[in-house]
Amino acid sequence: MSTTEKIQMKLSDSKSARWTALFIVSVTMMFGYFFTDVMSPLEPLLTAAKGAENGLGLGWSSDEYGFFSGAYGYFNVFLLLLFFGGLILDKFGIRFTGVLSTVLMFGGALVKWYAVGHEFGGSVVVPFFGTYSTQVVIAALGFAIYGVGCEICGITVSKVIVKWFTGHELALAMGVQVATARLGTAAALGFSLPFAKAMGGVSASIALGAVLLCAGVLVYLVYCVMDKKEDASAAAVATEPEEGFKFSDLGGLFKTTGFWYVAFLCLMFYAGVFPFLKFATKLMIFKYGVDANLAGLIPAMLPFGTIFLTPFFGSIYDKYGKGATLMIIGSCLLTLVHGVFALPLNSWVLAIVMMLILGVAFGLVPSAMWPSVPKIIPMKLLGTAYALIFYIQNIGLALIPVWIGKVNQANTGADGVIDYTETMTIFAAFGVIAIVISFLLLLEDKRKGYGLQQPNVKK
Ligand SMILES: NCCCC[C@H](NC(=O)[C@@H](N)CCCCN)C(=O)O
Repeated sequence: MSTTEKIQMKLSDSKSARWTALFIVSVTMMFGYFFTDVMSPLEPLLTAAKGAENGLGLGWSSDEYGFFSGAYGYFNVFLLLLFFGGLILDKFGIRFTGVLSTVLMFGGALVKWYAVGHEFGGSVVVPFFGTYSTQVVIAALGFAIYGVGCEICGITVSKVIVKWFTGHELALAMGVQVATARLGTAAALGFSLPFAKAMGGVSASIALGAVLLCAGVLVYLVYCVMDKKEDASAAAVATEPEEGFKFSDLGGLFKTTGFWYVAFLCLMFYAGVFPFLKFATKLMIFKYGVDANLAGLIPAMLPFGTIFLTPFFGSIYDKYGKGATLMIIGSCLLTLVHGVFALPLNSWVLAIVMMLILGVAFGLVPSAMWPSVPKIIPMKLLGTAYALIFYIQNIGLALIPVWIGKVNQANTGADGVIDYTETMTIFAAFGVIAIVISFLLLLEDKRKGYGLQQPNVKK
């Protein structure tokens, strides 16, 4: 390589630099994912009678647990904060938005930690939702603030990856980021319950998550240094100034049918995964008779599988294309798994097999869907596009746990045991709709030539 060529390289053209940048932002996101699911395996403790379970029970109802779990998306959806987050990202950039979002995550975590560790007494009427104990409502408030930070951080990290990896291994990079994040989810699902029990309280697991989020803020500040250098090197190379974001461009985004298909596929597919995980530990105990101390390990297999599969499917997409086909297969597997969970078959071996298949589905769709967005939407609108997709997805993340919590409550027998048939049929229905949408996306790709079936790596 000549000296001139070296001088004209962007920092992101260096393989080691772009993978270092990816590693840094992925760690921040991983800490976030740990915190998102830190409460999921604690459902049996949260919903045990106050003082039961060696004094660890908090006495929440299934309805309260559902309300709390959905809080992740309340501010994102009802206050439109995620949508504004996308505009902030496109207007003020990756460094400002990333720092803002990580600080919000940490702040929200502290509120939730405070709520769960204290007795408040009394209850609060939440319009349109119901009446919940003050502790649940404050914990939900913290989780809602955290959710705003985590989602804005998610779109920021997506934009970071597109910035560094366009023209390189984009889908693989996105797959690696998602896989790293899944490590956080798996750690939360696997260790949160034993950790809380060992430390003598639910709030111990939340405190651990909050400490990790604090580290996440610091790690992101390190990325900001790299981002500045990348911008400086890009400015030295660029011949024409990059086109900036204009509000008038939003019309074009709204009129893009492929974009809406991706957004609704995202809503339906993720509705069948993340809200399911919130209830899966208790499902394993009640439906499949798994010991309460081990029950969290079965849902934890789901993210573990995706740790390897998401980058694997991502690199297949990079090399061979077939993004829309990968999404169709993933949606079919999601439907199959929830359909089987709805059947009156109670073998824990079957539950493990289904969880592993769900892991394949959870590797397939994200590895193909997220890198497809930059093929449909230009870079200058990418922050807003990801934000809108996340926004629509968050409607599901916010409301489905509330719905499922109420369904579980209604299907709880006098002995406290839940019949999960209705719950799992609802999750299977999300899968069916996801299949239909992914076929529509394939047809739209044929019509518009987005290139979803084409490889990402330029030869
Ligand atoms: N490049 C986009 C990666 C998105 C990964 C995706 N995350 C989400 O969809 C988030 N909006 C929701 C995350 C909720 C749990 N923290 C994923 O597959 O995780």
